[in-house]
Amino acid sequence: GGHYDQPQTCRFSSGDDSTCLAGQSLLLTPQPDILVADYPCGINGTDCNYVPKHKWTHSSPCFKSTESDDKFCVFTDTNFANGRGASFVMSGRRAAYLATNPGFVEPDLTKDTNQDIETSALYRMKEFPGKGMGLEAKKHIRRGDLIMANTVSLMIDYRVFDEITKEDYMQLQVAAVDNLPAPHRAAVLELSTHHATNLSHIEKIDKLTATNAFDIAPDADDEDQDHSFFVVFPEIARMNHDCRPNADYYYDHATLTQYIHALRDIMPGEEITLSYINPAMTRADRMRRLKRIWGFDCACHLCTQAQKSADASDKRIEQIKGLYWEFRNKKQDSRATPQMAELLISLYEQERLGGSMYEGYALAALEYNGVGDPWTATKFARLAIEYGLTTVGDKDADVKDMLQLAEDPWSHWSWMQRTKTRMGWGKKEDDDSD
Ligand SMILES: C[S@@+](CC[C@H](N)C(=O)[O-])C[C@H]1O[C@@H](n2cnc3c(N)ncnc32)[C@H](O)[C@@H]1O
Repeated sequence: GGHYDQPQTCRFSSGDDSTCLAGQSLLLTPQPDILVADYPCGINGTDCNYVPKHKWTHSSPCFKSTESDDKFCVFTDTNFANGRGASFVMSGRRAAYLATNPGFVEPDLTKDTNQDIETSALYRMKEFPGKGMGLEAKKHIRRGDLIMANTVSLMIDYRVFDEITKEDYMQLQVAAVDNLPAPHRAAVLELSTHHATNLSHIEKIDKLTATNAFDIAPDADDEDQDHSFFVVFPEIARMNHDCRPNADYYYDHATLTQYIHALRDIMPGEEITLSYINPAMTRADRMRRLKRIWGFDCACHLCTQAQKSADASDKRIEQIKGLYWEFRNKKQDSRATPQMAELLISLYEQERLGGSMYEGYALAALEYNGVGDPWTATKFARLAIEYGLTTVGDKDADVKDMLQLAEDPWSHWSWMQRTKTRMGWGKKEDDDSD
């Protein structure tokens, strides 16, 4: 989730395509080949005197939002990521803003991404009974190893689904796919439509985006965007779901890249899996959600284990949920202690929630530091960093916070914070809660 509480001088209210400087309007008349979208100044604090333009190789007709003056169109750049290409369905100023990201401007940043599945030394694609295609490890992959990195193929602003008609956005989705360079377009069109057959081209593209897209939350620093993005990465989309997956993903906004790392050692012959949902839910909740959104009955090991084991797992999940808020509570009445954080870590381990370990370690680091135990705090901060690098990435605010704690616990914001708050020492602002 993002924080949008920074002071702003020239805020774009959502749905306002005007800029903080008068006279810079968007050129959104569709043109057969090249479309140049102005990049309005002020968006996320950018320099109002610098207005780069981006040349898109394809555009589309635009559809006006029912809720604002924004127009939504397709912007394709076939040169993006060294010729792989990408299509964006969003307003012109959002597309132009994204085109200033390092991933666009510095092609070197994405030169090692987008490995072909066919030539990968790490995995192969094969059929898994009851699940369609999936990826199987070819060799021993160690915990923390990078498995795959994909730049966005198709990126749709969620506003599009709310603010233009279904008929119109389906048309934009089709143009977005059709505009991609041929090999990339073929990879998208081969994706799973989850058992649906005899679909028209338009229906097929709608079904395959629904089956394969990830929800990507906006960048926490992005003041202009409060909707998520709906994004397809065709190679990553081949990984099937497991409630206790062996791999995890995070998205890097700067390079428009989704990274997949191993959560634990993966043996040759094992399927490489991701969790499509928050895995820290009870069995019934997980199964209901997977059925509702993806339409399959989860038959993973955790969902099919004996009732006694399933009940024990659900009880641990309930306890995890109960403990979690004690740590988030920075007020005097929080019952959080370092021992409670140790329990949370143990519950994550018992549940094999590899993707949550970094969070458990980070909370333990803060609780130990909060009561003045710098060495145990540093131990957990180092663990949080190691696990965080593979599950949330080095740019994550919590990972950066843990680096600071590990370097100097005494000058970290959390030093003696719990004790002070509990005892009513120090300034009143200690009462700040999230
Ligand atoms: C993102 S795709 C995964 C790759 C897909 N199996 C393929 O053939 O390309 C999601 C679809 O895969 C299938 N799937 C993924 N995980 C599954 C699981 N654990 N059990 C059954 N089907 C699954 C479902 O059809 C789901 O809609």
